[in-house]
Amino acid sequence: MAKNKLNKNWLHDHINDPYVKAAQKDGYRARAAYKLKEIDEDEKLIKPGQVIVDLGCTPGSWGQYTRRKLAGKEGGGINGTIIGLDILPMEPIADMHFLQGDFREQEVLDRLGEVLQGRKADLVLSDMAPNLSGIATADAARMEDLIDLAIEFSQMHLKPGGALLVKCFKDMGFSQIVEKFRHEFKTVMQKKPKASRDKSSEIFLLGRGLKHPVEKSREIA
Ligand SMILES: C[S@@+](CC[C@H](N)C(=O)[O-])C[C@H]1O[C@@H](n2cnc3c(N)ncnc32)[C@H](O)[C@@H]1O
Repeated sequence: MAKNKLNKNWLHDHINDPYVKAAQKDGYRARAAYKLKEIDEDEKLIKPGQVIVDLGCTPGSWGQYTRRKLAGKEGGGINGTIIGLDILPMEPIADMHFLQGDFREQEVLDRLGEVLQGRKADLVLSDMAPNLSGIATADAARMEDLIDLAIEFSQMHLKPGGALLVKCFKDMGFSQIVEKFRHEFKTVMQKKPKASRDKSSEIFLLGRGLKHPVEKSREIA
Protein backbone atom coordinates (compact mmCIF):
# COMPACT_ATOMS: atom_id res chain seq x y z
CA MET A 1 0.00 0.00 0.00
CA ALA A 2 1.30 3.49 -0.82
CA LYS A 3 2.69 5.48 2.14
CA ASN A 4 0.10 8.27 1.72
CA LYS A 5 -2.77 5.78 1.90
CA LEU A 6 -1.26 4.15 5.01
CA ASN A 7 -1.01 7.58 6.68
CA LYS A 8 -4.61 8.41 5.74
CA ASN A 9 -5.83 5.07 7.15
CA TRP A 10 -3.90 5.67 10.36
CA LEU A 11 -5.36 9.19 10.68
CA HIS A 12 -8.88 7.88 10.05
CA ASP A 13 -8.46 5.12 12.71
CA HIS A 14 -6.91 7.61 15.14
CA ILE A 15 -9.67 10.24 14.80
CA ASN A 16 -12.39 7.59 15.21
CA ASP A 17 -10.69 5.76 18.05
CA PRO A 18 -12.97 5.85 21.14
CA TYR A 19 -9.95 6.07 23.46
CA VAL A 20 -8.58 9.11 21.60
CA LYS A 21 -11.98 10.78 21.99
CA ALA A 22 -12.18 9.78 25.67
CA ALA A 23 -8.65 11.12 26.30
CA GLN A 24 -9.63 14.49 24.80
CA LYS A 25 -12.76 14.60 26.96
CA ASP A 26 -11.02 13.48 30.17
CA GLY A 27 -7.98 15.72 29.65
CA TYR A 28 -5.41 12.94 29.24
CA ARG A 29 -2.34 13.61 27.13
CA ALA A 30 -2.50 10.18 25.50
CA ARG A 31 -4.95 7.30 25.02
CA ALA A 32 -2.40 5.13 26.86
CA ALA A 33 -3.98 6.33 30.12
CA TYR A 34 -6.82 3.85 29.56
CA LYS A 35 -4.43 0.90 29.37
CA LEU A 36 -3.13 1.65 32.86
CA LYS A 37 -6.64 2.51 34.09
CA GLU A 38 -8.07 -0.85 33.03
CA ILE A 39 -5.17 -2.83 34.49
CA ASP A 40 -5.36 -0.80 37.70
CA GLU A 41 -9.12 -1.29 38.01
CA ASP A 42 -8.69 -5.06 37.53
CA GLU A 43 -5.68 -5.47 39.79
CA LYS A 44 -6.06 -2.65 42.35
CA LEU A 45 -2.47 -1.54 41.89
CA ILE A 46 -2.56 2.17 42.76
CA LYS A 47 -3.50 3.26 46.28
CA PRO A 48 -3.07 6.48 48.27
CA GLY A 49 0.19 6.74 50.19
CA GLN A 50 2.22 4.73 47.70
CA VAL A 51 5.60 5.47 46.13
CA ILE A 52 5.26 4.94 42.37
CA VAL A 53 7.98 5.05 39.70
CA ASP A 54 6.83 5.66 36.10
CA LEU A 55 9.56 4.68 33.60
CA GLY A 56 9.15 6.11 30.09
CA CYS A 57 6.54 8.56 31.35
CA THR A 58 6.37 11.15 28.50
CA PRO A 59 3.97 12.65 27.42
CA GLY A 60 2.49 11.90 30.86
CA SER A 61 -0.91 10.22 30.64
CA TRP A 62 0.04 7.43 33.09
CA GLY A 63 1.37 10.14 35.43
CA GLN A 64 -1.91 12.07 35.10
CA TYR A 65 -3.96 8.95 35.85
CA THR A 66 -1.73 8.03 38.80
CA ARG A 67 -1.87 11.58 40.14
CA ARG A 68 -5.67 11.56 40.00
CA LYS A 69 -5.70 8.29 41.98
CA LEU A 70 -3.44 9.76 44.69
CA ALA A 71 -5.13 13.18 44.81
CA GLY A 72 -6.92 14.32 47.94
CA LYS A 73 -9.39 17.18 48.03
CA GLU A 74 -9.79 19.52 45.04
CA GLY A 75 -6.78 21.87 44.86
CA GLY A 76 -4.80 19.92 47.47
CA GLY A 77 -1.63 17.92 46.87
CA ILE A 78 -1.32 14.18 46.62
CA ASN A 79 -1.03 11.47 49.22
CA GLY A 80 1.97 9.60 47.92
CA THR A 81 4.96 10.06 45.62
CA ILE A 82 5.16 9.80 41.84
CA ILE A 83 8.55 9.81 40.14
CA GLY A 84 8.64 9.83 36.34
CA LEU A 85 11.63 9.29 34.06
CA ASP A 86 12.01 9.70 30.31
CA ILE A 87 14.69 10.43 27.72
CA LEU A 88 12.36 13.08 26.34
CA PRO A 89 11.21 16.18 28.21
CA MET A 90 7.73 16.16 29.75
CA GLU A 91 5.36 19.04 30.36
CA PRO A 92 5.14 19.22 34.17
CA ILE A 93 2.39 17.44 36.13
CA ALA A 94 1.65 18.93 39.54
CA ASP A 95 3.21 16.97 42.43
CA MET A 96 5.03 14.57 40.08
CA HIS A 97 8.86 14.51 40.19
CA PHE A 98 10.30 14.28 36.72
CA LEU A 99 13.81 13.24 35.69
CA GLN A 100 15.02 13.49 32.13
CA GLY A 101 17.53 10.85 31.11
CA ASP A 102 18.18 7.44 29.62
CA PHE A 103 17.20 4.59 31.95
CA ARG A 104 20.11 2.53 30.56
CA GLU A 105 22.68 4.94 32.02
CA GLN A 106 24.12 4.43 35.49
CA GLU A 107 24.22 8.19 36.18
CA VAL A 108 20.46 8.37 35.54
CA LEU A 109 19.81 5.37 37.82
CA ASP A 110 21.87 7.12 40.50
CA ARG A 111 19.73 10.28 40.16
CA LEU A 112 16.59 8.15 40.43
CA GLY A 113 18.02 6.55 43.57
CA GLU A 114 18.67 10.02 45.02
CA VAL A 115 15.05 11.09 44.47
CA LEU A 116 13.87 7.90 46.18
CA GLN A 117 16.07 8.81 49.20
CA GLY A 118 16.22 5.20 50.37
CA ARG A 119 12.44 4.73 50.16
CA LYS A 120 11.26 1.55 48.48
CA ALA A 121 8.59 1.79 45.78
CA ASP A 122 5.21 0.08 45.97
CA LEU A 123 4.84 0.03 42.22
CA VAL A 124 7.18 0.35 39.23
CA LEU A 125 5.53 1.02 35.88
CA SER A 126 7.33 0.79 32.56
CA ASP A 127 5.74 1.80 29.27
CA MET A 128 9.22 2.14 27.71
CA ALA A 129 9.90 0.83 24.23
CA PRO A 130 13.09 1.24 22.19
CA ASN A 131 13.22 3.12 18.90
CA LEU A 132 12.62 0.36 16.37
CA SER A 133 15.27 -0.37 13.74
CA GLY A 134 13.10 -2.83 11.77
CA ILE A 135 15.69 -5.57 12.35
CA ALA A 136 13.69 -8.07 14.39
CA THR A 137 16.55 -9.62 16.40
CA ALA A 138 18.08 -6.23 17.25
CA ASP A 139 14.70 -4.79 18.30
CA ALA A 140 13.92 -7.85 20.46
CA ALA A 141 17.34 -7.53 22.13
CA ARG A 142 16.77 -3.82 22.90
CA MET A 143 13.33 -4.55 24.35
CA GLU A 144 14.71 -7.36 26.50
CA ASP A 145 17.52 -5.12 27.66
CA LEU A 146 15.09 -2.42 28.86
CA ILE A 147 12.95 -5.02 30.65
CA ASP A 148 15.99 -6.67 32.27
CA LEU A 149 16.97 -3.26 33.62
CA ALA A 150 13.43 -2.65 34.91
CA ILE A 151 13.58 -6.02 36.72
CA GLU A 152 17.01 -5.22 38.21
CA PHE A 153 15.78 -1.79 39.27
CA SER A 154 12.76 -3.42 40.92
CA GLN A 155 14.93 -5.91 42.80
CA MET A 156 16.77 -2.99 44.35
CA HIS A 157 14.02 -0.43 44.78
CA LEU A 158 10.69 -2.28 45.14
CA LYS A 159 9.18 -3.28 48.45
CA PRO A 160 9.28 -7.10 48.72
CA GLY A 161 5.49 -7.19 48.26
CA GLY A 162 5.49 -4.55 45.49
CA ALA A 163 4.57 -4.86 41.82
CA LEU A 164 6.24 -4.27 38.46
CA LEU A 165 4.11 -3.62 35.37
CA VAL A 166 5.98 -3.57 32.04
CA LYS A 167 5.00 -3.19 28.43
CA CYS A 168 6.21 -6.02 26.18
CA PHE A 169 5.59 -7.14 22.61
CA LYS A 170 4.67 -10.73 21.84
CA ASP A 171 7.01 -10.72 18.83
CA MET A 172 10.01 -9.35 20.76
CA GLY A 173 11.59 -12.03 22.92
CA PHE A 174 8.36 -12.43 24.90
CA SER A 175 8.78 -16.03 26.09
CA GLN A 176 12.26 -15.27 27.54
CA ILE A 177 10.86 -12.19 29.28
CA VAL A 178 8.01 -14.23 30.81
CA GLU A 179 10.58 -16.79 32.03
CA LYS A 180 12.59 -14.02 33.71
CA PHE A 181 9.44 -12.63 35.35
CA ARG A 182 8.55 -16.11 36.66
CA HIS A 183 12.07 -16.42 38.07
CA GLU A 184 11.89 -13.07 39.86
CA PHE A 185 8.23 -12.69 40.94
CA LYS A 186 5.91 -14.86 42.99
CA THR A 187 2.94 -14.21 40.71
CA VAL A 188 3.03 -13.22 37.04
CA MET A 189 0.06 -12.17 34.92
CA GLN A 190 -0.33 -11.20 31.28
CA LYS A 191 -2.67 -8.26 30.67
CA LYS A 192 -4.01 -7.08 27.30
CA PRO A 193 -6.23 -4.09 28.08
CA LYS A 194 -8.96 -3.17 25.59
CA ALA A 195 -7.22 0.13 24.81
CA SER A 196 -4.23 -1.86 23.50
CA ARG A 197 -5.01 -2.27 19.81
CA ASP A 198 -5.88 -5.82 18.69
CA LYS A 199 -3.53 -5.60 15.73
CA SER A 200 -0.61 -4.66 18.00
CA SER A 201 1.42 -7.43 19.63
CA GLU A 202 1.66 -5.19 22.72
CA ILE A 203 0.96 -6.94 26.01
CA PHE A 204 1.68 -6.03 29.63
CA LEU A 205 3.34 -8.26 32.20
CA LEU A 206 2.54 -7.79 35.86
CA GLY A 207 4.85 -9.32 38.45
CA ARG A 208 3.98 -9.20 42.15
CA GLY A 209 6.06 -10.13 45.17
CA LEU A 210 9.83 -10.27 44.66
CA LYS A 211 11.45 -13.67 45.03
CA HIS A 212 14.98 -12.24 45.28
CA PRO A 213 14.88 -8.66 46.61
CA VAL A 214 18.30 -7.00 46.95
CA GLU A 215 18.60 -5.39 50.37
CA LYS A 216 21.44 -2.96 49.69
CA SER A 217 22.12 -0.92 46.59
CA ARG A 218 24.51 -2.48 44.14
CA GLU A 219 25.90 -1.42 40.81
CA ILE A 220 23.86 -2.21 37.72
CA ALA A 221 26.34 -3.59 35.15
C1 LIG B 1 4.71 4.87 24.83
S1 LIG B 1 5.66 6.17 25.48
C2 LIG B 1 5.06 6.29 27.13
C3 LIG B 1 3.69 6.91 27.26
C4 LIG B 1 3.35 7.21 28.69
N1 LIG B 1 3.16 5.99 29.47
C5 LIG B 1 2.08 8.02 28.79
O1 LIG B 1 1.09 7.48 29.29
O2 LIG B 1 2.06 9.18 28.40
C6 LIG B 1 7.22 5.42 25.74
C7 LIG B 1 8.25 6.35 26.32
O3 LIG B 1 9.40 5.60 26.70
C8 LIG B 1 10.52 6.45 26.57
N2 LIG B 1 11.76 5.66 26.58
C9 LIG B 1 12.14 4.72 25.69
N3 LIG B 1 13.36 4.25 26.01
C10 LIG B 1 13.75 4.91 27.13
C11 LIG B 1 14.92 4.87 27.94
N4 LIG B 1 15.96 4.08 27.63
N5 LIG B 1 15.00 5.68 29.02
C12 LIG B 1 13.96 6.51 29.32
N6 LIG B 1 12.83 6.60 28.60
C13 LIG B 1 12.72 5.81 27.51
C14 LIG B 1 10.27 7.18 25.26
O4 LIG B 1 11.01 8.38 25.19
C15 LIG B 1 8.75 7.40 25.31
O5 LIG B 1 8.43 8.69 25.79
